[in-house]
Amino acid sequence: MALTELQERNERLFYKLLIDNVEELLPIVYTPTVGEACQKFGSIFRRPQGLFISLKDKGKILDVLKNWPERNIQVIVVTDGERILGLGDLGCQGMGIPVGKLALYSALGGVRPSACLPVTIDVGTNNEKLLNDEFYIGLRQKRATGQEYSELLNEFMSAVKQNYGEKVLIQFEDFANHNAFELLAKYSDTHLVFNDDIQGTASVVLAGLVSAQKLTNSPLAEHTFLFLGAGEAGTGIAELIALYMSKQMNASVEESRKKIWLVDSKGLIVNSRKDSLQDFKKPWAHEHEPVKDLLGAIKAIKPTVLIGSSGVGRSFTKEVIEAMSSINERPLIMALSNPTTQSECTAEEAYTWSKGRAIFASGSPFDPVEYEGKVFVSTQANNAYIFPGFGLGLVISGAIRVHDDMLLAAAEALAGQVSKENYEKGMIYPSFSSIRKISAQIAANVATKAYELGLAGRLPRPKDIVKCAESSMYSPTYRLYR
Ligand SMILES: O=C([O-])CC(=O)C(=O)O
Ligand SMILES: [Mg+2]
Repeated sequence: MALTELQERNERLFYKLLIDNVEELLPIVYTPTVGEACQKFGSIFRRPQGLFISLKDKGKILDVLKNWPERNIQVIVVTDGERILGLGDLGCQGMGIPVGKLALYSALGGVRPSACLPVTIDVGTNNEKLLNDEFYIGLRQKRATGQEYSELLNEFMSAVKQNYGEKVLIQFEDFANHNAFELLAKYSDTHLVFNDDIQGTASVVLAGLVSAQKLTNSPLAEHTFLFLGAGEAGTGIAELIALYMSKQMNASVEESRKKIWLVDSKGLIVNSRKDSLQDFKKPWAHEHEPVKDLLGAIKAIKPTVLIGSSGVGRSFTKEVIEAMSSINERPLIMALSNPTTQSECTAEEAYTWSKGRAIFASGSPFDPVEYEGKVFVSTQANNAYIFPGFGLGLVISGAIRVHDDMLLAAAEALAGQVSKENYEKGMIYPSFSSIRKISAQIAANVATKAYELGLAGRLPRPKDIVKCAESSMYSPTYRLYR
């Protein structure tokens, strides 16, 4: 709340503080505290920091957009609040997420604050507690679905393009699975759209896996992957790993998928379940007898990498970590769900139960852990490493579409920033303290890819793209007038 007040009062000072103390303040502006802020948003609400667009604005969305005081918008982060982190449906109290993500766009990625627009689409909420909460600030009705929902979203998407042109980036954030996949598929041919939960998370996890090869001493293609959770993050990551492996091995994506297994709430995803699976899960149904839980799946599949993308806190039990450790010398374990309460396990659990052998990363931050006299520093496998630099790369190249190869390019840039000192501490990501340098590298890789693919609208191509990225980054300094 104090930081929000500062952001309103003296934006430049807010960003200066955030940039200079990024490791300390990230857990407040971002996960886990932003999750708590969303839960209590109605009670702590002072001013709308973004634009609320509700069902009542139908037919007038363009006018609503024109009410926003800034004209030159480059990045929009939009949510409908249905799946805020791993906390579920928080209705329009999800606004904390677009606000927080865009603060990172400016602080970590250097996109000008005035060019960032947080949007929350209010179509109601199915959260009974909020509907009965006198401080709830949104529409008091059940969520609109089907045609009513898609018409509102369609009007929004058209109005954005009409008002800001083709080069505005629209980042979808924390939509529920069905809408997230549908919106991305529907608008990726006509708009510059990016789903952070599917694509940003995929890119950051791939970067960690590429970088972890230095610790596991085995190439990615030799690994077997098991996911707990087959939603946006799980299937998004799985698909990008398969794409990466197929390029590395000169194999088909279908062939690469066979090394990747997913467990959802009904157990291992196998062929015999195919008819009842949602479309986005179908590519992951492989031939295997049914297995009903995670522990059974670990014993059957013998994965080298275990990834938690379930939103279910503490689902990596002692038995799960021990099973991974009995199969692998260095089990690679990622507990991605946010905020900390939803993390599949804590860093302490991962290191203690694996007797110090796990390579661990998590979506939300954990303090270093001491185990048998040794200090283990885990890192955050969070899309915050990727989306600010990714967005900057799109902005500086004037890209008009997002392409999967840009996600690979971003992952490679991030993996390339992990230092020897990081590895020595057991880290598979660089530390956030150098994030602006990292973002510039990611931006440069993404922009280069945009030019290569003919998707860049800003011509001619700059000679030195890293320099171009660095020099276009917003810095919170005061102007000298004399
Ligand atoms: O916000 C974060 O920390 C990462 C993310 O996108 C999510 O958990 O939905
Ligand atoms: Mg998210």
